[in-house]
Parts: sequence; structure tokens; C-alpha cells
Amino acid sequence: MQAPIAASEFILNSRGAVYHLDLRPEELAPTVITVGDPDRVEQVSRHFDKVEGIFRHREFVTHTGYIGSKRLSVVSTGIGTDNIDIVLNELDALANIDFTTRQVKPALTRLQIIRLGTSGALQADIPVDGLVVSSHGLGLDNLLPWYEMESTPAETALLEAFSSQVPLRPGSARPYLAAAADSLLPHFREGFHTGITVTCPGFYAPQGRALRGKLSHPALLEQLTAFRLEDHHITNFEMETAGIYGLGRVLGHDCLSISTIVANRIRQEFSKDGAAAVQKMIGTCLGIIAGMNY
Ligand SMILES: O=P(O)(O)O[C@H]1O[C@H](CO)[C@@H](O)[C@H]1O
Ligand SMILES: O=c1cc[nH]c(=O)[nH]1
Repeated sequence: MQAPIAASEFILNSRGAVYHLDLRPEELAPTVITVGDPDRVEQVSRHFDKVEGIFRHREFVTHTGYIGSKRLSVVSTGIGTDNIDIVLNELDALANIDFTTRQVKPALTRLQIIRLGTSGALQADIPVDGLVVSSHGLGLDNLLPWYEMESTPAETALLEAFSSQVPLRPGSARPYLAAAADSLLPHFREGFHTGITVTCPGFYAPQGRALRGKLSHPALLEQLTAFRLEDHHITNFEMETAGIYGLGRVLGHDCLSISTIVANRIRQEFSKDGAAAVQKMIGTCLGIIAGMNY
């Protein structure tokens, strides 16, 4: 018989809800949209036909509701893969741990987890306000080395090519890579640029931005832009995708990341109305998600 998971490891609050997200299993839908900015949650749920629950704890805001007969939750993650560690583990617990017995359920549920975020483009031909869907997340943030993650031979080949084409300063990162869910990616082709998304442990030096702090890796942007393996290239930078894809692999969920490009780092441009572009992404993607027969 499976031992219950201890109170210090699987933490429930006085409402019987999971520690950071403050959600109970019945309050989460099987299709989950993640956004970084807590204010973006309402910008998504305003498209719902019905909102049945609103939950908030720290930066984690969740709205659960329906578009037609499709039940969806939208959850804010805040910034960075340290938060993704919390959100993905707690979403998985909501789906796959029995909150009464504290045991893993015998039949596991695969969630669909779709990030709608913002990002910086690394190719001159990806315009600001354009949309990128991440074929892969390549993490420079060091979250996934703390887990056992299996890679496919194709993922290993991409990672090896990355390590030889983008030599990092020793000790700065242990890159990892995971692909998007095959079940989700094909729905987001028309109108989307597709490529590898690099997930960074910061917005400034880890994305090659120098204000006053001197960069230890000044060639980063140039090397990422030039990376090629067969028809694979790096499209963009952000701060969550690889963590979502990697933990999705570890925990058995189907994940996809979509970004509105707010900065083009090669052309040195920033969107004049990023908020409008994000609104457009939300409308487009919800239309696709609502129509997906999943
Ligand atoms: O707009 P969101 O979804 O937060 O995504 C991007 O924006 C934040 C940085 O400004 C990081 O979280 C990055 O991944
Ligand atoms: O350049 C950018 C823009 C949005 N988010 C990022 O992480 N980087």
C-alpha cells in the first residue's frame, strides 16, 4: 500500500486547497491557460461565456469557467521558472493526487497546459506584435536538472548542436530541451512563427541586455540568432517555456507555449502597443482552443 505524502511535502491550507495556488481539485479545469501577469487572467476570462470560480493567493490568480461546453482555467504564474516549478507541481497535484488519502491516484490525468505570454524575437524577420509558437523550450535556467527528465534522440541532437554552437561560460547554465506536445502544436500553424524558444533565468544579462551591469557573455544574442540544425532555429527569448515543457514531460501533461513578440532584439524595436497585441493573441488562441476536439 502506498504511503500518504507527508504534510510537509504536499501542503494543504485551511480550505483544503493546495498551498500556493489555493485551489481544490474540483476548482481546476483539464485545459489550463497560463499567463505571467496576474492582470492578464481577467483579459482571458472576459472571453468566457461563464466564470464559475475566482481564486487569488500571492501572484497566483485563477479563473475557471466555460467557453461553450469547454471548461477552462486560466492561471497566472508570475515571472520565471522558479514559479513554474510551483505552478506545474500544484496543477499536477490537483489532477493526480487524492487530497483525502494524500496518495497518487491509480489512473493519471493528462492536463493540457497552454502558455499565453510575451517574448523578445531573435530573428529580424519576426516582427513586433507577431506570434510565435514554441516547437521546443531550451532552458538556460537550471530548473530541469533537478528532475529526472527523459529526452528523445531528436531532442538530444538539438541540445548537442546548441552546446557546440553556443558555448556558455563554464558554470553559468546546464541547458536542457523539451519539445511541445504533438497533440497541441499542429493546431497553431497558420499565422504563427514556429521555432525554439530559449528560456532565461533573467530579463537583463541572461537575455543579453546591458544597462549598467557588464555582460559575461556579450556574444549571446548573435550566437542564438545564428544557431541552426537542419530546419531548426531559435525564434525567441522569454522566462517560462522550457520549465513548462520540461515539467510537462516529467509529470505527463501536454504543454504548448505561445508568445506575443513585444521586442525585436535584432532590429532593436519594441512594440508601440503591446497590450493590444496581447489582446489579439488571446482572442486568436481562445478561438483555436475552444474549437479543439480534445
Ligand atoms: O508576459 P509574460 O507571460 O510574463 O512573459 C514574459 O514577460 C516576463 C518578462 O517581462 C517574463 O515572464 C517573460 O516570460
Ligand atoms: O524581451 C523580452 C520581452 C518579453 N519577455 C522577455 O522575457 N523578454
